[in-house]
Amino acid sequence: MIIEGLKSHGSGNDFLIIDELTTTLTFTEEERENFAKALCNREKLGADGILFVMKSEHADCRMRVFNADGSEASMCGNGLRCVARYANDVLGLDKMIVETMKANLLVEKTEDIYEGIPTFKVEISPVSFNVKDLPLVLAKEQLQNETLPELHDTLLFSALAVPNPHLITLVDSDVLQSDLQEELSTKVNQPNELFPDGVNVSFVKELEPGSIYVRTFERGVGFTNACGTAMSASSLVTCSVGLNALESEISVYNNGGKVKCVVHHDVESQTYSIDLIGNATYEFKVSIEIDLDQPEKFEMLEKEDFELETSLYAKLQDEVQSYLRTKL
Ligand SMILES: N[C@@H](CCC[C@H](N)C(=O)O)C(=O)O
Repeated sequence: MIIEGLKSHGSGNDFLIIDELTTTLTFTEEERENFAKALCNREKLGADGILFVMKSEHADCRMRVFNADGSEASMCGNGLRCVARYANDVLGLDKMIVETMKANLLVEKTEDIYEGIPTFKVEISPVSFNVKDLPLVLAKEQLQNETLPELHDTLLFSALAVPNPHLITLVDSDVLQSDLQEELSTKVNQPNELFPDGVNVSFVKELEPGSIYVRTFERGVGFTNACGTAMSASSLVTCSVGLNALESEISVYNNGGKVKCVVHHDVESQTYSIDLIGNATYEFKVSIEIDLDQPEKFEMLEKEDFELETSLYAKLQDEVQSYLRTKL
């Protein structure tokens, strides 16, 4: 069969969008998993994940996200911005509700984060600090800015689901430059007793008031340029420890660019939600000939690059990386 894919990225966290919204395409669960494994392989096409954009009975459209290893994730913040842009293009709506595995989320087109860069604001919610929601197997209800001696003696960790699972720690430059993140992340993303479903692990460093840097080892992928849900969860953690303020913009730098996050707290319901604001950039359109029984043998037939927006994004990335060189 031939499928049309749209390669896109949010902060360099890249995805292949497959449209089941305006086409008659549909896949079995096994096909989705196998497509993700085959198409994300960086030796051929390459991506951190696949985003299936689908019809929804409850919302304007639905997003399903599959990691590069074929596992399905409940949420993807950078991916949701890409889906928001795509759905905005095909449905013509600036504001939409997108159904995801655990929540229907508000997405909207917003002011460009940088000249000429299509920018979307997406809702990251629900948020839970209950360890059962990650799951994290621990003999207490929450882990907030505390040690996790089974993992490390001195680092202070926070565990939260947004709703995909995150483990976050604030570190200094020395720790950031060491191999510790890779070592710990590998441990909690192979069969282990703490995180039976694995977890996204972020090391966070304060850059200056209102600005942080986040690097994430993603479950099902490995280190990525950025992880939207991780940057949102990290912003919330920095508010909880008093580094940043609720209801105000936090600049979140990453290896693939920069986003803005605003953490909201509803006092009455005692719930949090986060706005994640950043680019949704198209890289190229591609026609793929793929055999459902042997997806790894797929062929790319035609490819059309989005040169202008890729070059505009490169300018943002240059500025971000030169700023980071002075701060990390
Ligand atoms: N990159 C995504 C998160 C993708 C899912 C994650 N790897 C998981 O398994 O939870 C983001 O931008 O949030």
